[in-house]
Amino acid sequence: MKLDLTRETSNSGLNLDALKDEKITLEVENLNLYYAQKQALHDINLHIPEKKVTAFIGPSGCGKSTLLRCFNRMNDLVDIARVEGAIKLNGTNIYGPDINVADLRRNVGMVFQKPNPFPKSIYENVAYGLRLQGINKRSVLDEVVEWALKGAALWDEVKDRLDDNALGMSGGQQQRLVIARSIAVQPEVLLLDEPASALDPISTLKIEELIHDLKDQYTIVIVTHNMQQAARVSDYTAFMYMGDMVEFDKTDTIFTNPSKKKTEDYITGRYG
Ligand SMILES: Nc1ncnc2c1ncn2[C@@H]1O[C@H](COP(=O)(O)OP(=O)(O)OP(=O)(O)O)[C@@H](O)[C@H]1O
Repeated sequence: MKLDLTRETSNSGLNLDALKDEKITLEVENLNLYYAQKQALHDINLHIPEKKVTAFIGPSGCGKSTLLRCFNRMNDLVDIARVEGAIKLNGTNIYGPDINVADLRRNVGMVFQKPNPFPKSIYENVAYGLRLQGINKRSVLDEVVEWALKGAALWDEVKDRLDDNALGMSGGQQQRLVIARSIAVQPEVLLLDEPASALDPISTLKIEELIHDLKDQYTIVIVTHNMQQAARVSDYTAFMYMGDMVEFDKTDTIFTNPSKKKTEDYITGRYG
């Protein structure tokens, strides 16, 4: 059995047919990313549909997290990272000159592998983004905190201890708290970078159920190492390999009838 190790063409990720019934929220156009001299993303073209879950899968180091971080310009924080090309959010290039990156990051929230609550109360973690916007009225904060915690499927577990320090929560609760903190400022897009990989199986299941519920309101992009998880939670899947976008399609198609040999090799476990 010979593995296909050739490079992809630049528009492998564009599968307009698969997306013909969807509204598109994010459009990646000819995106290249370099860490110093090393190119980590090669001419990526990809559309992300609105209010659906899109999963990025592929072997370690193929560029999944790097691409995810481009959607809210987290790579700006890496001195040696340089981006070429465009990413349009509702038609506006987020790498354009007039973009306010703080506003972008409020609108495109991000949750990381390791839960990162602030060393503050549960309430203040969720209220944090609102306070940053100058919203301090208690009745407004109370309402949003309750709404966001309910949205993150955490309210019933914490409603009687909102003043407790968030660091005393379990890992799974902390991750749902971080999701509540993200949705409290009402983003359009949620980026999830392996959100369950540090969690036990029950907490993982809760996060997966939560992702399913959240997609009614948010466009979700998730990076996962776990192919079963991608198959369970996502509507669309993008397979990456060595910085290339190899194939994008409906998740069912990627896992049952991929069109590229490289994708098939990966999902059948021939490399990874
Ligand atoms: N801050 C950085 N500085 C330099 N190189 C980096 C940096 N972050 C990532 N890279 C490199 O870019 C490539 C893609 O990494 P990335 O973390 O995006 O891959 P990944 O598919 O998310 O991997 P994993 O599944 O292991 O998290 C790798 O070769 C990695 O070493």
